[in-house]
Amino acid sequence: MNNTRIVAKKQFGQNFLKDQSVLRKIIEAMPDSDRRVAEIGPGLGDLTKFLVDVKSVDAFEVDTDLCKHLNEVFTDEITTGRLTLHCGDVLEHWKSELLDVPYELVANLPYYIATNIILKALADPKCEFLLVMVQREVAEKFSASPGEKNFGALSVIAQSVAEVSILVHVPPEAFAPPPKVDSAVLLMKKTANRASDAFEQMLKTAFAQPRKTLLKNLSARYGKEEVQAALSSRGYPSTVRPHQISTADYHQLYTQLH
Ligand SMILES: C[S@@+](CC[C@H](N)C(=O)[O-])C[C@H]1O[C@@H](n2cnc3c(N)ncnc32)[C@H](O)[C@@H]1O
Repeated sequence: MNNTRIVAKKQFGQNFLKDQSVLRKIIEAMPDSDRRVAEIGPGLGDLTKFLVDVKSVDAFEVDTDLCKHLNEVFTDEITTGRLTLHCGDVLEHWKSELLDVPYELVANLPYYIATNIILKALADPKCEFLLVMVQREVAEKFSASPGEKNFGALSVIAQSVAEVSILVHVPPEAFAPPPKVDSAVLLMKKTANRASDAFEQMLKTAFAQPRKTLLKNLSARYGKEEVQAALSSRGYPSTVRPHQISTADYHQLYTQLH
C-alpha cells in the first residue's frame, strides 16, 4: 500500500497497526455472522483490507488526508458497496445508533476517545459485538473481575451487558509510530441491552472513593440504614469495599435501594 506521503498526526491518536500476526488474530476472532462491521478510524486501511475480505464495512475516519488516501486505495470496494467510507468525526455522526442495522464494531481505536466509544457502543442497541484495540489499562478496567483492583464502574457497566475478555496483549512495537503505552484487544459479546441511567448513577456513587467502604460511598445518595440492610441481606459486611462485590450483586443492591 503506497502511504509514503502520510505522516501520523498525534492529535488524532494515529498509531498504525503493522504487526500482521495481530491483524490476523483480530480477523480470526470475529464471529461467523452476516452482520455489517463498523470500523472507527481505518487510518491507512491496514485492518480495513482484511475486514472487507470477510464482511461489508462502514468505516469512519476524521482525518481528511487519510480519507482521500482511503478513497484511492479502496476505489473498487467503495464502488461495489463493500466499503462505505464516512469522512468526519464519528462522535458527531453517532446519535444513539451508529448504523441503522445490527453491526459489529471492529477497530484499532483512537486512544484519546476509546473509553467514550466503548461506552457508546455498549449503549447502542444496534451494536452486538465489539473487538477493539485500546490501551491495556483501559482493557483491564473493562474486563476486571470482582476483587481485582481494577474492578470498577466500567467493569460493572460492561459486564452487565456483555461477556468481556482480553483477546491478546500488544506491545508498542506492533505499531508505527509506537504508542507510549501497552495495548490490548478487548472482546465484548453483547448479551443484553444497557441498564438504566439510574443504575449507572448508583455505580458512580458506589465507586466515587474506591478505597472507602461501599457503605460510606452509597450513603452519600441513599439512607445509611437502608444500604446496611441491603448489604447484609446479600451476605456482605459493612466494611466491604466497592471492588469486592459482584456485578449481579450490584443489580440486586440497585433493586433493593430503588
Ligand atoms: C490508532 S489509529 C488506527 C488506524 C488503523 N485502523 C490501524 O489500525 O492502523 C486511530 C484512527 O482513528 C482516527 N480518528 C481519530 N479520532 C477520530 C474521530 N473522532 N472520528 C473518526 N476517526 C478518528 C485517526 O485519524 C486514526 O486513523
